[in-house]
Order: sequence, then structure tokens, then C-alpha cells
Amino acid sequence: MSMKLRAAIVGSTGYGGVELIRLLLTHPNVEITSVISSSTAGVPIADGYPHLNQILTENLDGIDIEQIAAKADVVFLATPHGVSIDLSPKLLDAGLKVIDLSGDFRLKDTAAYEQWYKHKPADPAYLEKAVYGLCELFGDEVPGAQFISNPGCYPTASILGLAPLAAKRWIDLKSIIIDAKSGVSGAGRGLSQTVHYAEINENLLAYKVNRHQHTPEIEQAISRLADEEVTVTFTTHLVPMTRGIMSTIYVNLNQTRSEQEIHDLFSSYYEGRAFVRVRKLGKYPGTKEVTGSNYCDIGLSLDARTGRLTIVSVIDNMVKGAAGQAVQNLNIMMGWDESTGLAFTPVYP
Ligand SMILES: NC(=O)C1=CN([C@@H]2O[C@H](COP(=O)(O)OP(=O)(O)OC[C@H]3O[C@@H](n4cnc5c(N)ncnc54)[C@H](OP(=O)(O)O)[C@@H]3O)[C@@H](O)[C@H]2O)C=CC1
Ligand SMILES: CC(=O)N[C@@H](CCC(=O)OP(=O)(O)O)C(=O)O
Repeated sequence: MSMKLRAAIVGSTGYGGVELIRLLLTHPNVEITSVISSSTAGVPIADGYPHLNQILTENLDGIDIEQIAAKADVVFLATPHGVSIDLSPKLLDAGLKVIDLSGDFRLKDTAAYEQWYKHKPADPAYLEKAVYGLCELFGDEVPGAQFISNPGCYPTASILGLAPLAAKRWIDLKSIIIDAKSGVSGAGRGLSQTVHYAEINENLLAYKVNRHQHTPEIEQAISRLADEEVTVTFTTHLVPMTRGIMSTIYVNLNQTRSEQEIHDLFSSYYEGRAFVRVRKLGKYPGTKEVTGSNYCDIGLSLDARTGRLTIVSVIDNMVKGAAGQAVQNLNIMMGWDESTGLAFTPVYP
């Protein structure tokens, strides 16, 4: 009998789900025992994703709690928001470990969830059980947890770019501006006018300005690090590329610090963390330098004229922004090295 941890993936036919499949197929301690679809059970997953031919030959299962509990130890949910609110409590009650990639259990404030997601919030009893899995910052709570709420893609890049400064309170916490850009895979596999080739090719679009659902998630984490209520200005853009997120962050310093001191702060804050790479001063990461990998790369520059700091933080939205961080959380949850099955070199060029 296999000693591997058995994993099921709900929403396996979406981009987040299929990226989880890619990562888990080569994970040494995990075996995928069920790929689940709410709409196309019974057909081979490779029918919809021919790149999986001869690699994953399984048929898709339907959503059946008893069957999932019989086949798996851990369940990943890569489903649209709203689904996990009803499904996760049932999976948890069945004794399963759950890692939710959606936004349903990230916000501890149910009124904020309702306001930003326009959906009824989760049962507070289950919300309380959910550990927000931004591994580098709040990973201490992950070992032994049963239920992980995996961070959003934009929040991962943005919060990692701000965390050392927020925790040290070297910045004016009212001055944070995050200018973020994402490739179109962030919008999932579903079709919509904005991701239509003729609409996004040769184009650059700002969207959900001042109403993006990741705003309160970023504020929640930065407030927790700074131990003070923080609000941020957050603007998202869609870029005609497949993968990648860049958060360009502007903040005012509240004290005199040299660029070197700030760089030293970032380097020491992330020392020993496998997946955060701080660039040398004067160097800024591009999204291609993290593509296909679980890295978050950060560069920074202080403008001595204005006292304003610019931080550039990049991730692959599908990996560190979703499936990779979910696997990193599983590793930490299980007491394995956080890099297990994730030590990929970025795909370059
Ligand atoms: N793409 C990204 O970069 C990131 C995505 N996320 C989050 O991950 C989640 C999945 O996103 P993504 O993969 O991009 O989205 P997709 O639209 O590509 O996939 C979502 C999948 O969910 C399944 N689904 C739809 N409705 C239901 C339902 N009622 N019950 C169960 N399953 C359902 C669908 O599969 P089927 O019909 O076969 O069941 C679909 O394939 C979302 O919450 C998203 O916000 C988070 C970070 C980054
Ligand atoms: C490019 C693009 O459209 N990206 C999506 C990311 C959605 C997402 O990841 O949603 P949750 O994290 O809230 O589940 C967006 O901006 O809404």
C-alpha cells in the first residue's frame, strides 16, 4: 500500500486546479487520487486538457463527500468564490484536511467579505478554523492545521513586498499605493469579453479600480503586521501575457533611512526563506524571471528627493499566487520541508 498522502482536487478543470495537478504529479510525498468536476464527471480529464494525455488518465469524479473521504486525505478547492463556503465545512466535518484556493475564508471580517465579494459570508465557526497561509509571514500557524485559506495572487505579491516595512513601521502607513498588473490566466479558464484575444491583445486595461476584492485582504495582513488599522490604494491592470503578476508599490518613509538600510532590512527579514529573492540594489525583477516557479522576487529603490520608496514584487500568479503556495502550505502543514516538490527553476525565456 502506498504511504503517500492522497489528494483530491475540486475544480480540477480550472486553471488553478490544473496547475495543482502539474505540481502534485511530481511531488514525492503526494499522490492524486481524485480529480473532481461539478459539471463533467465521468470523462477523462485529459479530454479537456490534452497536455495531460498519457500523464493523468483518470476520469473526473463528481462531488460526493463520502467518496472524497474514502479516496483522499487532503482536498484542494480551486473553485470560484462561494463554493467553498458550503463545501469546506462538510469536508472538514468528514475529517479531511482542506486547502482552499478561493477567497471564501481569507477575510476574518464577515461584513467585509459580503461587501467586497457580494456573497453571503462563511459560518464564523469555520472561519475561525481557517489559517491564512501566507507562508513566509504567518507560516507558524500552519503546522498541524486542518484548514488552510490560501492567499490571493495579488495579495501574495503585494503583502510580501510591504511586510518588512510594515512590521518595522518605517513607513507612513497612510501612504501605501499598490499598482498591480496581472496576466490573463489570473481570470481563470472561463470566457469573458475582457480576456477575448481581440480585446486584450496589444492592450492594457485598468479594472475594478477601488473595488477589487483583494483590497481588504491586503489591508487585513498589513494591519496585522503593523498592529494598526491600515488602508491602501490598490489598482489592478490586465496585461496581454499568460502568466505573471507585478505589484509596483509606492510608500513614504516616516524616518530617515538609507536605501542600503532598507535593502538590509528586506534581506534579513527574508533570510532563510527559500522562495523570496531580494534583488541587488539597482536591479528590478521581471515576471519572466519567476515564470513556472514558486519564487517571489523583490527589488526596491529609494528616491532621496521625495523620500518615497518604490518596491517591485513579482510572482507567477498560478504558482506562488495559487497552486504553488497551496503545495507550500501542505508541506508546512505536514511538517515536510517547505520546498518539497516545488524546487523548480523558472522557465526562461
Ligand atoms: N487563476 C489564478 O491565477 C488564481 C486563482 N485563484 C482562485 O482559485 C479559484 C479557481 O480559479 P481558476 O482556476 O482561475 O478558475 P477557473 O474558472 O479556471 O476554474 C474554476 C473551476 O471551478 C469549477 N466549478 C465551477 N462552479 C463550481 C461549483 N459550483 N462547484 C464546484 N466546482 C465548481 C469549474 O469546474 P467544473 O465545472 O468542472 O466543476 C471550474 O473549472 C478561484 O477562487 C480563484 O479566484 C487564486 C489565486 C490565483
Ligand atoms: C486577472 C484577473 O482577473 N484576476 C482575478 C484574480 C481573481 C482571484 O484570484 O480571485 P480570489 O483570489 O478572490 O479568489 C481578479 O482580478 O479578480
